[in-house]
Amino acid sequence: MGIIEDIDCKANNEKHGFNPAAIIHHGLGNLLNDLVFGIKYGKDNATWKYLQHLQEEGVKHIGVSMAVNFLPFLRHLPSTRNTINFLLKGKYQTHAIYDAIIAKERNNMCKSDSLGEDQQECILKCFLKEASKRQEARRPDAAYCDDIQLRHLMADLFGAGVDTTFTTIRWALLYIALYPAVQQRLREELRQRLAANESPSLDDVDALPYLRATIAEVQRIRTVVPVGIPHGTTKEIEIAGFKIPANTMIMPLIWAVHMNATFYDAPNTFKPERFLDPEGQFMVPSYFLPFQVGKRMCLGDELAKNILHLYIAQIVIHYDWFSIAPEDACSIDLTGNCGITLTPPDYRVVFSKAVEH
Ligand code: HEM
Repeated sequence: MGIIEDIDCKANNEKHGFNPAAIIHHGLGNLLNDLVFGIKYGKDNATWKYLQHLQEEGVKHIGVSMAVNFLPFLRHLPSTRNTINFLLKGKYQTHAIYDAIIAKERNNMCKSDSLGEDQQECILKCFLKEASKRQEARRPDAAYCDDIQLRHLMADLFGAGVDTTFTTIRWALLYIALYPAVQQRLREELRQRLAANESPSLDDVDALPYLRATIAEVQRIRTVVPVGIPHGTTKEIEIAGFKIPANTMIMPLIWAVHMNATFYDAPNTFKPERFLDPEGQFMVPSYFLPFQVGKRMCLGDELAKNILHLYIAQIVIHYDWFSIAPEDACSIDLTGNCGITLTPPDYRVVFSKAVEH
């Protein structure tokens, strides 16, 4: 069942609103599961429930690494030690689950020619195929394709791919629900292009500048990786007259750029129009950096944008209206909680359809 069917089903039973986070997490998680491992889990699958739980807890606690990076002695404090042990235990358990998935895939490869060229392949299959090609040719770079690399690659792609997109979609629904004029304009743009029960495709996105502008504005005003991912200098460099020695840790404060009034007027105001040019076309300024910049910038940026556009478009076009449940709306705090990602508070949404589409 897709996310719209799941939301519809819950909306019929809970007319006063519900938190759509679990439905979105399951949908997005399975999209990445399919891409990375070639697996789709059922909602009640115990392994899947456990992996989701680990991810939810992991992102809350991983912020500890920020403090320990700067003050390494903190790792000896009992509370920090406990958090690090929790994270390490989660890593070993995740790797044990991955090892079982890898073994099953290897077994399939031995039994059949399951890697035929015409088949749609997940990253796990591509990796195993490449590893065996390199081993057979006795290439020295076969060493880069061992199971240690594979486990970390899968964990990186799944971890970096799900949490960021999941958090951005939750912020987007919250802002769109709280700004009725934005929601109405989005729906009008979508319904001019598509029928109410039609699912948007990637071919539609170029023709939906206000959708793209709204998502960009959500990514700016609530940057989900606000302090970026730390980098290091390999040699001395100079930036704007400041000398930075070799081996210095650099924290790229994306938040500081996105909330800078020199670049964005009234930065605390939610204003999708700032990403539209005078002709109403979507435009991206060079100081918009949700995926960071340079050769180590997010490698999933295109996938992420596609997911965000399609998920949000699908929800907006399908409902005639959605708003935050009144009991939550009066107390909602948009500050967010900062772990490695900046997450929104929990909130319930009332989804409404004037007529059955
Ligand atoms: C809204 C969604 C996303 C945001 C805001 C985001 C943001 C970022 C940021 C800020 C970085 C750090 C880049 C750097 O160190 O210079 C990063 C790295 C990365 N992201 Fe994303 N990301 C998103 C979605 C995804 C998705 C969908 C995937 C893949 C499935 C992904 C995979 C990665 C990987 C593998 C890296 C490490 C790249 C490297 O170190 O070379 N991300 N992302």
